[in-house]
Amino acid sequence: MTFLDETIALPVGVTLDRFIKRNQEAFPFATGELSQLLRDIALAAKIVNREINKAGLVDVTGAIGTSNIQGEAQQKLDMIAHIRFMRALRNGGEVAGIVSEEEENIVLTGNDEAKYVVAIDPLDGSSNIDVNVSIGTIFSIYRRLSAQGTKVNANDFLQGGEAQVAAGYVLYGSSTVLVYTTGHGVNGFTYESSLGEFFLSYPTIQIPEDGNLYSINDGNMPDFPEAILRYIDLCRNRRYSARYIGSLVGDFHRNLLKGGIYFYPPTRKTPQGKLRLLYECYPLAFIVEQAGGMATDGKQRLLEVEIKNLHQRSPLCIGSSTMVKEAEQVYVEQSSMIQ
Ligand SMILES: O=P(O)(O)OC[C@H]1O[C@](O)(COP(=O)(O)O)[C@@H](O)[C@@H]1O
Ligand SMILES: [Mg+2]
Ligand SMILES: [Mg+2]
Repeated sequence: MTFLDETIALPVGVTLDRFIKRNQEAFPFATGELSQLLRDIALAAKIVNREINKAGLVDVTGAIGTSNIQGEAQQKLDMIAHIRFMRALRNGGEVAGIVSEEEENIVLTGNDEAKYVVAIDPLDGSSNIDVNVSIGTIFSIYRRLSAQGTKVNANDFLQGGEAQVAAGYVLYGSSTVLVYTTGHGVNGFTYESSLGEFFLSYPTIQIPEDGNLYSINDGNMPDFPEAILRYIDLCRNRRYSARYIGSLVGDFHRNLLKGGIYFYPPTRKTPQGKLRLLYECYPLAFIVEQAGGMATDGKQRLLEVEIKNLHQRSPLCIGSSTMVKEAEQVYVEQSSMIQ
């Protein structure tokens, strides 16, 4: 029986802990650090989930008056999530350094002997925090390049999308779900808060090859490249359904389960695209490819887009392979018409 057959055979309801342990046993050279790191992320997600469930009450609502490196107003929950993940990853001992959307520079954890570094969007979909719409956390894990025992540096994070050893997200929605890959398929776990456990609920996720859902912020239409406008027309003519909640994790998760395509193209306000390569685009591209889908920046495979700085932005087109291929085709045709 292959590892995949065994995974499929696993009864739904296996705890995340047991799944991680089983995963580790499947790889004789695994030494347990990555497993512990995934557990630390799950622990922080449980704590953040508790805070999010209080959204609407005074102490977790609204902005704190500061802005992050991207010039975005930092919401209280952005910072609560940031602090909770920093603390869990520091105390867990498996992470030497962290890049977070909410910090300009690398956060050194003091675990200089640790093997891994993490890039994280602690709270994704910040504009939806105070209006009770699904929000999320996105993370990406790399094995460091610098020698253990030394301080990590930017090169440890600028290895490129294909160097990720694991990536995932947490969706805080009608239920709280943790979805991740370590390069051996994608699995999803639902949080059972009364037991304090994540249970396997989506084993070996495969995104449908095609779909009829498209996700894009219509309001930016006047800025979009001609090719995008043509592809959206095509979706409309086919009577596809537009679905856009304005939380990348929420829009991505829906399309991952149902089939669909999500775009965040360049706009006048964000000519490089709005989303961040290191802790938004790369991790979701790794997941979608592991689930049989595709991701591009409109020109090339997203995981091959070169990264030069920690908070670099990129256009993103991600989802079902048939739809992404078609969007790319429209793009190529459009570019050849311009030449
Ligand atoms: O409001 P817009 O321009 O459509 O942008 C929405 C996008 O921006 C984001 O909120 C950016 O992420 P953050 O909330 O982590 O900054 C995505 O979740 C979402 O898809
Ligand atoms: Mg985000
Ligand atoms: Mg964010």
